[in-house]
Parts: sequence; structure tokens; C-alpha cells
Amino acid sequence: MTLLTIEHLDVALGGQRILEEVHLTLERGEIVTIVGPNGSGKTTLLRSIIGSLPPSRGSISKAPGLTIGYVPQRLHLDATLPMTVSRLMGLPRRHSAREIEQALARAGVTEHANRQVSDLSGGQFQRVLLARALLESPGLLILDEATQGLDHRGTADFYRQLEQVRQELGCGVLMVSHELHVVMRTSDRVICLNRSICCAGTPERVAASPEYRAMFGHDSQDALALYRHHHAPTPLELSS
Ligand SMILES: Nc1ncnc2c1ncn2[C@@H]1O[C@H](COP(=O)(O)OP(=O)(O)OP(=O)(O)O)[C@@H](O)[C@H]1O
Repeated sequence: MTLLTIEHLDVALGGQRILEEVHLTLERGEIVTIVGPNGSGKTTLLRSIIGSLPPSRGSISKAPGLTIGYVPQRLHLDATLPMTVSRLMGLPRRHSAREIEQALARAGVTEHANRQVSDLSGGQFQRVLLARALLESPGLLILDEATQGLDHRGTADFYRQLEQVRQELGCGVLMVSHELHVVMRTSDRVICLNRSICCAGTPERVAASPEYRAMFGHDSQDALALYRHHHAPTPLELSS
């Protein structure tokens, strides 16, 4: 089932065209990751999809009744304001205690429900934001650099949790990430964005494309090596 269809999308901001002729579809149960250099329009694309930026041309169609859960790039909270995790979960919309408990469980942070938000580590906080996005049991989960600032272990744990959420809810996942090695391991499809989509497909296909290599240079080689290591051991590895 197709959750999202984007056709001929242009978005202009401050008189400048930020996105141009973007086409994209996303199916139920898929994990699709958008990669691209800083300023290439990734957040702009996500914000257009959630409806906070209007297209200047083209269309964004969603499956009827589709609910979207959004994990923003950053959420600034006043550290001096006392606020428990449960309270944050009930803002801006109230939810029942049971819904909150279920969302926290899905994000693997039930034990933090009564803690002060300001006391959480970066990884715990990101999972609480994930829990918040899961409150409506979304058909599509959108994450904008959700693991920014987390260490290697925190990032791996976060993606493991995300995979579990995808299996439990059967939702589609669309995310932005700069962590190429994780992207290559965890995505069904990768989209390289640089104002327009310059290449797209399975991680292996994208990693082999000249556009991707030109964009990410040495990092792209490292990410591909890690991806191959994870998915298919070489004859040398098998014999050792
Ligand atoms: N409200 C705005 N008005 C004018 N220009 C904007 C606005 N918001 C973003 N831009 C510009 O649009 C371009 C794309 O920004 P966007 O945040 O979508 O990039 P990004 O790919 O998500 O970058 P990063 O990897 O750094 O997060 C940038 O040049 C940015 O300066």
C-alpha cells in the first residue's frame, strides 16, 4: 500500500528555490532514508510532507486517513522549567495514561515516565521524542536526524528500537540521517537529495552510484564496506 506520493515538487523559501522537481513514493512497512549535504533541502522536504511548508509547485498525496508521527531535529525546552516525561507526552494534546504508557513502552523508555526531562541523557531524550511521535500509532513515522549527538552505541540502540516499532506497527519510516554506515545497514531504500533527487534505490545501488560517491567521497566508500560486511561476507571472511 502506497502511503505517500510526491510528484513534481518545488518548494521556495525566501525567494529561493530550495527543492526542485522532487518525486518520491513510500510504501507501508518501508524504511527510506534521505541523505545529502548540509543545506540540500532534507528538512524542507520533511516539513513539506508534514504540511508545515506549502509546495510552490507539484503535489504531495497521502493515503486516506494516514496519521504521521514526527520526530523533529531538535526540541528546545527550558531546562529551568520542571517537567516530567509523562507531562511532556501529554503536550500539546492530552492522551490517556494508557496511551502514554504504551508509546513509552514501544520506544523502550517506560522506566523514565516519572523523571524530569532535564535529567535525561541525550539518547533517553531522543527516545522520549520517538515515544511522543508514536502516540497516535502513526502509519508513517518521519524522523529528522533523530540520532544527532548520540554516541555509536546510542545510535545503534535507537535504530534497533526503530526497527522494532516498524515491525510492531507496520508503519512506513522516512528519515534524514548523516550517518552513512547506519543508513546503509538499516534502510530499504536510500534517496540522495541535493535540491533534486540525484540518485535513489537500494543501499547497494545508491552506494555504487557516481552521484553518491561524488557527494560523500571517502565516507561513501567506508559506509559501503561496512554495509557489505554486514550483509554478505566476502570469500576471504568466510574462509578465515
Ligand atoms: N525559512 C527559510 N527562509 C529562507 N531560507 C531557508 C529557510 N529555511 C531553510 N532555508 C534554506 O533552505 C536550504 C535548505 O535547508 P534545509 O534545512 O532543508 O537543509 P538540510 O538539507 O536539512 O540541511 P542540514 O543537513 O544542514 O540539516 C538552506 O540553504 C537554508 O538556508
